Amino acid sequence: MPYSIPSRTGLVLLFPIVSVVALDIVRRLISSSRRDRKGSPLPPGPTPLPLLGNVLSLDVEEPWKTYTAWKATYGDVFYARLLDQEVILLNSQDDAVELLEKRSQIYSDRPVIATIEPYGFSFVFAFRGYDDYWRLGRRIFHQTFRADTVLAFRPMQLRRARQMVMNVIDNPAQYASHYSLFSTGVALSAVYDYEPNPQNDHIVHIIDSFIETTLPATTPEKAVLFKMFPFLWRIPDWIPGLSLKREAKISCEWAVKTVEAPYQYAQKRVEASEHPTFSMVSDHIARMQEYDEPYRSDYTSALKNAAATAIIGAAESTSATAMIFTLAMVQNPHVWKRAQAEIDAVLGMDRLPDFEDRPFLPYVEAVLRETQRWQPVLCLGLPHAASSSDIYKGFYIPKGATVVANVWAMSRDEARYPNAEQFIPERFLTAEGTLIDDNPAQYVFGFGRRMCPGRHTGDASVWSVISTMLATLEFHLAKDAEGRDIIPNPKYVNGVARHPEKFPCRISPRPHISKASLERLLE
Ligand code: HEM
Repeated sequence: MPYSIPSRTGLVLLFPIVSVVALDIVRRLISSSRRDRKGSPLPPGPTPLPLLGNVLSLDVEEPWKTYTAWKATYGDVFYARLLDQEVILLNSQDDAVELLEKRSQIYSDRPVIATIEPYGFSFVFAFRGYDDYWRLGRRIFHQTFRADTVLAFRPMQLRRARQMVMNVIDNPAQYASHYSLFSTGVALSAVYDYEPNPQNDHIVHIIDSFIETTLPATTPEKAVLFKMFPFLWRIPDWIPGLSLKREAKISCEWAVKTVEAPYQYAQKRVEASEHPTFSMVSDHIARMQEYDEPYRSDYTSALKNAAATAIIGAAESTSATAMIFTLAMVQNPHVWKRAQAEIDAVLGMDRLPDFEDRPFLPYVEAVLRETQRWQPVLCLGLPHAASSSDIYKGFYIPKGATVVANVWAMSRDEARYPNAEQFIPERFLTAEGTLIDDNPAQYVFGFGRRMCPGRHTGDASVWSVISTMLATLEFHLAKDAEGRDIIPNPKYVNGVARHPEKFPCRISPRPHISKASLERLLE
């Protein structure tokens, strides 16, 4: 998750109050050091500064890189302190499975993020503690998005992927917008049976506005600031740099619209049709008919929130992966050429990939795995929290510690992935070209009871996009005014999902593909 430092104005204003709060931190640290550790030491870790802990040593933009560098010194399981927050880093898949899955009764909580509630984010069950509210949201979610149910979405996902390719052929310069429309469109169809307009869609506008207003406000450093200095909420709005109440109010207004507007649309659509198209909302409106009030009202409220959570969870996840895939293809043309040879050999050139073809396209599968490994979209997953103290490998894990699976470190394990910085799909294949057991899906979707519940539909979206693009498009370097190649080296953006900024490239249809031939293939 992104970390950045608070503004200079904010720091100056905070200075007089820091000393008071510092005493509180000291008190908490002393009490934490006195806790019963059952004779076990904390895991090793970098030496913390008084009060600040290790916060100044972190790369604020890409903390996963600092944590991965620290792994070389402190090992797979280490301890860091960020101000008063104790953090346990799990840098190997085995340790993440041991704690987050095998001891999931202890490690399924989330740390308290002080900005979530004031900014209207509390409807998102992904940030809730391990409580009944989370359980109900997760159950509603699971009933629609479990492995067998999401098969119903596949035709829609393929149709949208093919439409996306047509949009790319029509207007390649806007490729990033076409990816976003695909990502949001699939989520809105699956959750609300809603078909967004390609431009100026009012529901998309509401969701984007909520994410844009809230995301910068819910960065971890702001959350830590508010957790430690709750009286910041009482500082008047007119003080420059601290217009928090106003910011939070606007965010809450967008949150209400995000929950209500698409739900009202879906509800009306269900009421107007005898056989509504399957979606998360239509499915649960049918299910709730068997319940009486007041349970039905509770169910409706939980459904609205779980539906909006699905939209936030799905936002950007596929479009970010498509951006990463495009960058990898532009930088490695031999990869898309080999994938196209496989697709042509298995399917011929007069049809597009379908899910039945998936087992017969191992190289395409290896490209998908390498895309997920090479640049994970959530480098630190989402943080878990320990709801009671524990002993692991002889080390003491304090109650309340934030427990983070460092996906970046797992993807950079040189013993498992030699030349890990390189994009090499072949690492997932045997010499005979069959897939090996190693699949990054085992760690990029998280662990245990909090593992991504949208992973089956997310995986199908990503496969639809990658296989359809490989079957129909070529990916070339852009040229500058003198005709020289432009080698892309984009910065990465940490939004809901991490992805490269839009970069110059030339995406064009393969010689046998045109908009007209695609339209024929879609008939
Ligand atoms: C395709 C790319 C995706 C990736 C890489 C991804 C990854 C993740 C990860 C790492 C977590 C945290 C897991 C943990 O705490 O251990 C998560 C949670 C979650 N994801 Fe995804 N996700 C993807 C797509 C989706 C989609 C399409 C949806 C919705 C349909 C979704 C909905 C959620 C929700 C609701 C949670 C919170 C679960 C909870 O707290 O119980 N995700 N995801």
